[in-house]
Amino acid sequence: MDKNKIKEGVRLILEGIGEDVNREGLRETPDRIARMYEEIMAGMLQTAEEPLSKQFRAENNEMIAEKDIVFYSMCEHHMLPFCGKAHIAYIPDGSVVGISKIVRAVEVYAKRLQLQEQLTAQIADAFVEYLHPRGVMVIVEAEHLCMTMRGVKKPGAKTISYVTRGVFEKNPELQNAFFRMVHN
Ligand SMILES: Nc1nc2c(ncn2[C@@H]2O[C@H](COP(=O)(O)OP(=O)(O)OP(=O)(O)O)[C@@H](O)[C@H]2O)c(=O)[nH]1
Ligand SMILES: [Zn+2]
Repeated sequence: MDKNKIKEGVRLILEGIGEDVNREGLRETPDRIARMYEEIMAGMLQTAEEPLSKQFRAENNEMIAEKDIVFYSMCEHHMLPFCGKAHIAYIPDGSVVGISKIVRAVEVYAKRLQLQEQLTAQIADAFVEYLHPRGVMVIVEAEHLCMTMRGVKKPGAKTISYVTRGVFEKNPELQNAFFRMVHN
């Protein structure tokens, strides 16, 4: 990541909004924001291959779900946060991953400039690519600051997206079983 470019950009924005970039409270802001972007955009340089490749054998091939995984991401239109919860279910095909690795996979794709739909699909596709389960389903529920603090200003409005792959596709019974697990 080019921190100098980020710093320069932040300085320009501050000047653009009419701020004095040299006043005490702002003097370190460009550097601070550059460091912050390194953290909140860390997923740009990663894929979920590393967390999802650490697998172990499992005899039980029933659905396993991890729900209420809190995430923070940034919308690519306004560069404002959207945050909420991701829920992931998969049906293994002999191999499972440690449950913390599911959370790490979400983090990789959340820490980028994103669209909620794309985030949802990228998580599901990473499971398909690196774990090869019989099926996977991802639900994401989020509140977008670009919808709440500006624009249409509708605090509390939630955007819900989901993606199905493998045996979850066109299988309402399986999908509903996961919806019930999530909303109980
Ligand atoms: N589908 C989808 N839309 C998003 C997401 N994040 C933000 N948006 C929307 O992206 C759209 C961008 O629309 P524009 O008309 O280009 O931008 P704008 O003038 O700031 O739009 P308003 O928010 O309506 O004021 C808006 O409708 C946002 O609500 C997302 O994750 N998925
Ligand atoms: Zn937005």
